[in-house]
Amino acid sequence: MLKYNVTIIGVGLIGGSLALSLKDSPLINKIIGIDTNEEGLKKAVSSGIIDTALNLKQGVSDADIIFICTPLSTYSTILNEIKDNLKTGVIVTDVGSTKQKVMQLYQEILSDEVIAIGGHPMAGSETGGLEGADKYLFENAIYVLTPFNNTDEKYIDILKQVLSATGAKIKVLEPVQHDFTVAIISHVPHITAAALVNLTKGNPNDLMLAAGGFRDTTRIASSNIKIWEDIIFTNKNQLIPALESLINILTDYKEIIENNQLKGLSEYLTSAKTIRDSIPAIRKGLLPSFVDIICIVPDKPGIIGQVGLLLGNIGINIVDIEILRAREGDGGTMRIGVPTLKDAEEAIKKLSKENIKAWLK
Ligand SMILES: NC(=O)c1ccc[n+]([C@@H]2O[C@H](COP(=O)([O-])OP(=O)(O)OC[C@H]3O[C@@H](n4cnc5c(N)ncnc54)[C@H](O)[C@@H]3O)[C@@H](O)[C@H]2O)c1
Ligand SMILES: O=C(O)C(=O)C[C@]1(C(=O)O)C=C[C@@H](O)C=C1
Repeated sequence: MLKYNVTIIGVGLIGGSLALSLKDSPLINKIIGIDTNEEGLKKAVSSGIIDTALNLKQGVSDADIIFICTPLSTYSTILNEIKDNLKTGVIVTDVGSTKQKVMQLYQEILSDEVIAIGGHPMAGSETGGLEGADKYLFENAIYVLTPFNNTDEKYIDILKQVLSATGAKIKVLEPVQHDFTVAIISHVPHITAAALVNLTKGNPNDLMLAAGGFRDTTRIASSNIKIWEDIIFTNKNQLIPALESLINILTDYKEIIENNQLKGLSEYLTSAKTIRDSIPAIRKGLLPSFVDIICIVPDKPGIIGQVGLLLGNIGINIVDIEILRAREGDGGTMRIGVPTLKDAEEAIKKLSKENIKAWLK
């Protein structure tokens, strides 16, 4: 079996997560890490996330596959620095959140002997840097690849095989289609989350009342600023029309409310609810691979283990679990994902018998 030397440039949240998910793959020979943050790089070696840390030019020279995982604004400098140190037939890919500008850089800077394939895993976190790295970050997530139209399928297949260790679902898209879509489902939501936080002006009297609604709609406003400045400016052409559409919708809402149009309001809210509810779960990859139940558990040590054991004893496998609310001294609400509807119904029966209130989500 062929084994590949992988080099990751930028061992932060995404690069570190990639290294963790690839490191035990039988297709990987070694993982070399490159980063301007020397401290972080040392930690990545000492904790076994990468095999070796090298400088940019040395680190790419023996690579079969290079993943660029740095902020988008660094790509041009990095590509210019590495272009003369690459092996013939090396695959250069990246994880950048926008794709048209990146593909343009590949075209302009790299020689024909290098196989450039754009990439973008649709998973992330507001916790940036190596501390946020997670071996399972890409599991069940969509991972977009944007090869050039004339890229030999053989190389796309190699990259797909290597990425299979991440557990992500690969989807090949045209860069323009990718950028249009992410403007709507990622970039406008990000700006909106930031705007919602801006709206509070940090007023402690308002923030004091902030609860689930505010938290759920603004989590991503805590993300890495540099990463997002780059994303926003490299997708300006797709983002501005998408923002204009959002502004028009908000203006509609304002006018509907001003004019007391209950029917108009109901239509807008119903349409949003219908669309949102039709998405089985807004989580990695939007894949409805399990059924959720909600249960209320007493606040006592070991309760999560006990629930696991109760379901385990009747042969039900928990495939996803989340604590939605924990109330000190009272109880908490948990979401538990099980493989099938039948499992969910049996789980509810079992938990109810044990006086744990549970229902289908
Ligand atoms: N954060 C997300 O949710 C997310 C999700 C998908 C894709 N992305 C994309 O992934 C890329 C990285 O984002 P991240 O969230 O992992 O950021 P990060 O800040 O966690 O990691 C970036 C790493 O690159 C290093 N770095 C910066 N400039 C460098 C340079 N010139 N040479 C070498 N190393 C350098 C930093 O020290 C850091 O370790 C971005 O292009 C972003 O668009 C981010
Ligand atoms: O879940 C998060 O924290 C993210 O911000 C992830 C998210 C997104 O879904 O918008 C953000 C940017 C990336 O390019 C891909 C995914």
